[in-house]
Formats: sequence, C-alpha cells, structure tokens
Amino acid sequence: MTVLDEILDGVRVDLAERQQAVSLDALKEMAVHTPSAKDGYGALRGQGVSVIAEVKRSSPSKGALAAIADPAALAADYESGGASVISVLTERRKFGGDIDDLAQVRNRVDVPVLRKDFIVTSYQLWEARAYGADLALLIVAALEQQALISLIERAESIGLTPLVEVHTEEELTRALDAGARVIGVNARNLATLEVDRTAFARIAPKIPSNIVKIAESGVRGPHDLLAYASAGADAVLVGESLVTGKDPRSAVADLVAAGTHPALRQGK
Ligand SMILES: O=P(O)(O)OC[C@@H](O)[C@@H](O)c1c[nH]c2ccccc12
Repeated sequence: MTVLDEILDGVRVDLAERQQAVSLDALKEMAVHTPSAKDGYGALRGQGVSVIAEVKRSSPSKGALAAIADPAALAADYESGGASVISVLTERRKFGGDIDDLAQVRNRVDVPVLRKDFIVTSYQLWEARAYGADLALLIVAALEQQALISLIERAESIGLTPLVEVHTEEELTRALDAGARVIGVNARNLATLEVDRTAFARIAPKIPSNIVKIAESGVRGPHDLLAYASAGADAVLVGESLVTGKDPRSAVADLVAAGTHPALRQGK
C-alpha cells in the first residue's frame, strides 16, 4: 500500500463521520449563504509569478512542522507579504489540518483561498464552498478518470476553481482530457514522497499556454522560484519553508519580489 492509499483510507473514514454529522442538504444550505467565490483563475494569472502560501502543520514526509495555533493570523501574514492565494491543508490525520481552519482563514483574508485536501466526492466540494473556499485541489493520482471529470464539472458548477494536480506526463494527459484549466505539477510523488524538482520543467512544456501552470512543493526560497519561473510557472505553491521559517510575512515578500522582478519578463 502506498502512502497515498493510506491517506485516502483515513480520508474516507473521516469523511463518513462528517457525512453522518452534517447532511449534504445542510451543507448546500450553508453554501448558499456563503459569499460567492472569488476568481481563483484571475488571481493566479496576475503579474509575474504568483505565490500561493500554505497553512500546513505537519506532513507525512517530515511529521510535525509547526503548531500554528492561529491559522488566520498566519494567513494574514502571508497576505500582507503579498501572497495571491492562501492554501489551507484541511486533511486531519497526516497534515494536522481541520475544515474549521478554512473558515477561520476565509474570515481574515481578502485573497482567494484554496482547500487542500484529498477530495474524492462532491460532498467535499460542497464543504469547501460552505466553509468559504474559492479553489479546491483535485489530485489526478487519487481519482479514476470518470470521477476526475465529474468533480471538475461539479467544482466549476458551484463556483470553485479546480486546481488539478499531476506528477507525471500520463497524469497531465488525463488532466487535460478532463478539462482542467489550472494545473499544478507536484514535485513530490505522493506514492513514495520523493521530491523531484525537475518534474515541472519536464511536464510544463506540454501544457497549453491558456492553462495556468503551478509548480508545487520543494520551494526553499527565491532561488527555487526563479528556476520554476524560467521553466514557465505562472505560480508556485509553498508550504514547509514558510511554516518552519522565522518570519513568514517577509519570506513571502522575498518570493513575491523575485517573482515580479522586471528581469523575469514572462510572456503571460
Ligand atoms: O511544503 P512544500 O514542499 O512547500 O509543498 C507545499 C505543497 O505543494 C504540498 O503541501 C502539496 C502539494 N500537493 C499536495 C497534495 C496533498 C497534500 C499536500 C500537497
């Protein structure tokens, strides 16, 4: 069993519990009263390389990273550093997240918020919307093709921007066939947890130019952002180096400064 399979088993157990506690109808009712979603696609297509800053307490590869007692305060620091989108890990068992973190972050920042989780049913998309998310992650490696297609459609129909994550060329083909418009290339293989920072440069040239390209994982600082930028990234998604650093606001600001430097001259 791979790490991803193990995570998905836990996700399904937790999901069944939440579905017992809150009906789909109740969630839909909540979502109706949630302010409409912000434009995730537009936020990532801004000037230069956009920064998606992540709220993450732990990870299966490293264990505990940071306690993060106040996720909204951290998100506010990210926003004031210039982050274009805030990513909130809501998976509980391996990442120490909580769906309530999403609501707290949503209530504090103005930029779009991404629900980062292992989404396998439309119930989780309704949850994302009900708790204020504007974007939702869909991981190709975790989904059958038919499920991927219908989750992309459902996300869009309820106003969420789906960020479709791939790690290989085959997964990219599936993402494109399924109609993804925002694609993230994760440097980390979720089956083995190995990080390969060359994955983005290998896969990005095969992504059509109208699609937003995000380089995910392994960004330690401006140097890595610049490497991803020269390989064509519209945005980078950064977690660990921000939550484990001393000053998340200035760490984001340094990334944003590198990503908007005039010398980059990206053809967006
Ligand atoms: O902490 P890092 O190496 O900066 O990576 C952030 C993000 O890319 C990573 O958390 C991530 C990418 N895809 C995921 C899917 C599920 C859980 C987590 C992730």
